[in-house]
Amino acid sequence: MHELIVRVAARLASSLGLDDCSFQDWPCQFRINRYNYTPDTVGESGVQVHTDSGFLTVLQEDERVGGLEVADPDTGEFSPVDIPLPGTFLVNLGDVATAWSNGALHNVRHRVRCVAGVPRVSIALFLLAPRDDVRPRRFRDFGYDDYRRLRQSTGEHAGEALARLAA
Ligand SMILES: O=C(O)CCC(=O)C(=O)O
Ligand SMILES: [Fe+2]
Repeated sequence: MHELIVRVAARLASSLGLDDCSFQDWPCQFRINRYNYTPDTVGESGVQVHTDSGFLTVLQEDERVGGLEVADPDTGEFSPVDIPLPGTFLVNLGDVATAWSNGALHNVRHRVRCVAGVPRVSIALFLLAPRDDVRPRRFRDFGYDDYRRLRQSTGEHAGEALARLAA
């Protein structure tokens, strides 16, 4: 599972043109969710609306009973997620993915509702985030005029001036 989640994260980074990102050392958390549903709890909430806080979640959903719902980012409307095909996982992005990608990747609001009076189990592996810097900055903020002046004043016209703006 760990190998899977770091590979999916690396593919996501590649999709943004970032081929040298490794998520191998990022902390993970493993959790088994058990919902003790009964006929009396049908229609009730199992997990309230939330986004996952980390980068990425790989979920093994219960193959017998549904209940997971995801929100449309535009309308806020929730749609049920189909019961999974055997042997498949569900992947969703959390808040850290949004921050890490500067908004290019989107976190997903979701919730769980009791749709049948039978116990439900899901298994989640969360790829969280480094303790200190989620995405260490390589450069300070700068404006183009200042950067042009820096290139002129240093005579560095082949990209060397960028190093002077290292964070
Ligand atoms: O049980 C599920 O299907 C989802 C659980 C969930 O959203 C979570 O553990 O963050
Ligand atoms: Fe979640």
